[in-house]
Amino acid sequence: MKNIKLGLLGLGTVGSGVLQMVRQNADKILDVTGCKLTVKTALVRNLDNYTKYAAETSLTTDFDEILNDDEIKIVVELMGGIHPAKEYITTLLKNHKNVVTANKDLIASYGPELMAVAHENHCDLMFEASVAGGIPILRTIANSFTADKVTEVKGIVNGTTNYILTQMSQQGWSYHQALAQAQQLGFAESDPTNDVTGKDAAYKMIILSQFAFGTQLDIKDIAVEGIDRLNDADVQQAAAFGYVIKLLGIAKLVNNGVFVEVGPVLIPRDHPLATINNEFNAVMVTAQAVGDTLFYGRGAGGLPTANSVLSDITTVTKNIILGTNGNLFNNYQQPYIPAKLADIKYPYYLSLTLQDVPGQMLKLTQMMTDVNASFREITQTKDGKIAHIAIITHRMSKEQLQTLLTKVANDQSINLSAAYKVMG
Ligand SMILES: NC(=O)C1=CN([C@@H]2O[C@H](COP(=O)(O)OP(=O)(O)OC[C@H]3O[C@@H](n4cnc5c(N)ncnc54)[C@H](OP(=O)(O)O)[C@@H]3O)[C@@H](O)[C@H]2O)C=CC1
Ligand SMILES: N[C@@H](CC=O)C(=O)O
Ligand code: NA
Repeated sequence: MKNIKLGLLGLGTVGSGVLQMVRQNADKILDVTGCKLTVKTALVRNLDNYTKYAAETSLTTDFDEILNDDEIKIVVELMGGIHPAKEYITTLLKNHKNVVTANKDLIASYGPELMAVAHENHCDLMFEASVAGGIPILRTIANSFTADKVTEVKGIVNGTTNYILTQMSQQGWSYHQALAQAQQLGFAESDPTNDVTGKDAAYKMIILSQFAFGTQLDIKDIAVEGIDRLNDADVQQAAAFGYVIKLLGIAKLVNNGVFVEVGPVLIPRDHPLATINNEFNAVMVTAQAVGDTLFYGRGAGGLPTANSVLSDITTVTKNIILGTNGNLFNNYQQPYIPAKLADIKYPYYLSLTLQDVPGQMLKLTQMMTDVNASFREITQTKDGKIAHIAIITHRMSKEQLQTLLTKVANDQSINLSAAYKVMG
């Protein structure tokens, strides 16, 4: 039996989950890997908050204690954020320590650079937990779709926002009440801005695109909208049309160009993605040979995420035994060619307010006609002198949509409050 010692950077929601799983499942891990795993040292900032763990692991505020400990072979980064996580991971890899992380901000922004450092130093760098928490999606795409051509990956990849949307629509909670509870339950990032603005989901879609299409996108390449400006009235109106609004990430090959976007999307009530609630995530991978596949599970929370971290730790452990560390987690690489706006086509939900004077609908119809777009459904409600119009269009390209939205923006008497893609 071999003993492998781990170092943890961070002992919060996920870090404490990892500590618990390593301890509780030690026998099974030993059976499967032939190794006894122990968390030797954990790095935190404020020791006073972690005294309850001091009996089972040594606590430190000094990174060098982990870096310079020759017994520690695998370091798990669960602090979050870019700095100092990037510097720590780079230094660890250069000192021949294998690294596991759940840090999507870092991997989405610097993944290829860090993977190159890992490879040069014959170390593993794995990050299954960075996307969709407990769903084993990255290793699945890398291993089980190796030969198939993935054409689309879409899904609900942020637990916090899905939890908020569920509580607001099913329990009648306010946005702020639901967000506070998501923070309390450990689903949200320490600063939840990236969750609610869609940036966290965008980072995950960048990583999914790396695995699905081999491309490296920058966050600036992606249109990102969150749920922080979502109106209750649009949620109700979507429901009246037969749809549920979810924060959806879409990464799609369109005429061999790559299109990635994050935003609220209207999903038909009977579509599997419409039934994903609370902190659960679901990722639908579509590939040429296999067609649609759907992966479902908890996208946030300490223990579910810890399971993904442990799947990396045990994989690294097996590589240590075999002496095979240093292979890339994902070795599919392709140049990024953006899809053409004229090729990206969806139906859209448009929510508008019009001054209720004669000729307004005619004007709107003319704007639609000018861009060669047409109505699939339309409703009007009145609020004094203001008319609220909700439209579902037939499929139109992003190019048509942008021209239409510019026309609307240039007209003082028509205001657009939402433009969301419609699935199906
Ligand atoms: N929570 C979740 O459901 C999921 C989280 N993730 C990712 O996992 C990572 C960890 O998240 P989570 O556990 O929720 O975060 P927490 O905020 O709960 O925990 C962060 C931990 O890291 C420590 N830490 C932070 N910065 C430093 C630093 N500079 N030096 C030393 N220690 C530091 C904190 O110590 P102290 O308290 O002393 O400051 C704390 O122990 C993040 O990258 C997150 O995005 C991924 C999937 C799901
Ligand atoms: N804050 C994230 C945590 C998992 O990645 C989320 O809510 O999905
Ligand atoms: Na995962």
